[in-house]
Formats: sequence, structure tokens, C-alpha cells
Amino acid sequence: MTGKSVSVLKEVSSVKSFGGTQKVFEFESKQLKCTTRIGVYLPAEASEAGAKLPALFYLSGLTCTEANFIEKSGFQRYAAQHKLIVINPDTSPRGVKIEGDDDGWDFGTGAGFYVDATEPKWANNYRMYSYVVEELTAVVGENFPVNTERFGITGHSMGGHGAFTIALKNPTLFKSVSAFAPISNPTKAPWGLKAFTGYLGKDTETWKAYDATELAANYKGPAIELYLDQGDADNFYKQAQLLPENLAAVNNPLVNVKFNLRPGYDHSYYFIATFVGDHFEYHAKILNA
Ligand SMILES: N[C@@H](CCC(=O)N[C@@H](CS)C(=O)NCC(=O)O)C(=O)O
Repeated sequence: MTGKSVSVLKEVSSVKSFGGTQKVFEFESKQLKCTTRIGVYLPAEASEAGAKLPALFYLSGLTCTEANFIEKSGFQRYAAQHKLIVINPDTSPRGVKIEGDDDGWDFGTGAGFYVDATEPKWANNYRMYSYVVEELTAVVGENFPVNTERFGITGHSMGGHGAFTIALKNPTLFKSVSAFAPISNPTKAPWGLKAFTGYLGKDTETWKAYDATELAANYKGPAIELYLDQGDADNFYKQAQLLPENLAAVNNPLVNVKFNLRPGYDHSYYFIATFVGDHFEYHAKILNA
């Protein structure tokens, strides 16, 4: 984590939910060089004197803002039950006006892929990896009653890729990790090829630093478990965009992939809402231990 940030959070909304409060804040991100929003769920216990609660970070998928998870997953019930603070950022910089950033839904706005871009056109703003790992964790540590030794991370699709790659690269910062339908081997899938070519350029060696399957294969420890739910009726899974089997097949004794294939579930928030309680229970067991 970086040193003290001076980010000033401005409250955008605040709604009571399951005894706690679902809030949205915005602030000026130094990494993204724009105004960005985050969802923050504070369970009731967060307002007790001296509270220091674990925090679970949730990274969204393509086309999402901070709103999708807040409005569609129903996670607040489980965050309240397990006394977890939940932080969910946006999926890219917004309003930075880079030519071509709105041309497609799978690249540019809403599609930051949790990488630090190196291609000059994108490198100034598209720094979602450092934004989450350094800036967001610091902003959260300074502004909310969190125990910074008890951070977990999860996400969906592109955000599942973010959760897995970030945890594999920072296993002491994030103590628990899971994902819903993650893009598990982006260097072999159309979305990943497009995004990594655009953000990282043509040298495919540099892509491996952001590919969960590559990172898991070369992982040096400490031992890590990757908890993964995937619906078998998910069209993006059928189109080989996600490739969770490649990750599950990694043969590294330090990496245990808990791969659950869920019959009949698609890629949507109906799938996430079905299993979000299991994921919160999984994280809470580790973070509240
Ligand atoms: N292009 C389609 C598919 C994109 C998509 O399914 N995105 C997933 C993440 S990869 C999602 O969470 N969409 C927002 C939602 O369902 O609320 C769309 O814009 O709906």
C-alpha cells in the first residue's frame, strides 16, 4: 500500500439496508486521473466505537458501474449477517475522453480489465490494477473502520479475472479470494486478446502478468485457494471466453482451485444472487477467523 492519500470522499447516496447502510462515494483518483465512484456497505457494527471490521472488495464485469452489484446481487443481507464491509469500485476510468474509448462494450469505458496499460494512448488513465491494489485499499483504510489485515477480494467475469490476478500477485494483502464466472485464461480468449493487445501492446510475454492461469502455474506461495463458481448455461462460458477448466487444470501444489460447475445457470446477476451468500460465507470464515 502507498502512504497517506489525501483523497476527499464525497457522499453521493446513503440508504439503510439490513440494519447497515449502503453508501456510494466519489473522489478524485490519482491513478485514474478522473472522478470515480465506489460502493461502500457498512454493516450496523461499523458504527460501534473502536470497530475494525474485515472488508471484502468486489470487482464487476464488462459494462458495469458500481451500481450493478449494489442493486442486483442482494449481497447486503450476507454482508450484514457476517459483519463485512463491502467495497465495490467502477470498472474503468470515466469521462477521460480518449478517442475510441466508447467504440465497443468490451474495451475502453466499462472495460478496464484491472491492468495498468502500457500503450501510450491508455497508459495515463487506464491503471485499474494500481488503482485497486494501491489507491483503493489506502482510501478504504483511511476512511472506514476496516481491519487492513483482513481484506478479501471477489468479482464477476472481467472482475473475477481481476480478483484472481490481484490475489495471486498480492497474496498477503488479500487473505481470501473467490470469483463468479471469471475470465480465467484471458491470453487464450477473444475478450482478453482484444483488451491486452489494446492496453499492453503486441508483446504477449507482458500479458502473462495479468492471466490467472499463467500466474497460478508460476505461483511461488504462500499456499492459496481460489474459490470459483461457474454456470454451465453461461453463453460466454460456451463461447470459450472464460476457460475456468484451464485454471482448474493448473498443477501447482501451492494453488488449490475449488471449481464448482453449476448446472443450468447463466452469466447474469440471477446466477450471482444465487451464490453470493455462499461466497460471503466462504470469505467470512477466513476473514473472521
Ligand atoms: N454486452 C452485453 C453483455 C455484457 C455482460 O453480460 N456483462 C456482465 C459482466 S461480463 C454484466 O454484469 N452485465 C451487467 C448486468 O448484468 O447488470 C450487455 O451489455 O448486456
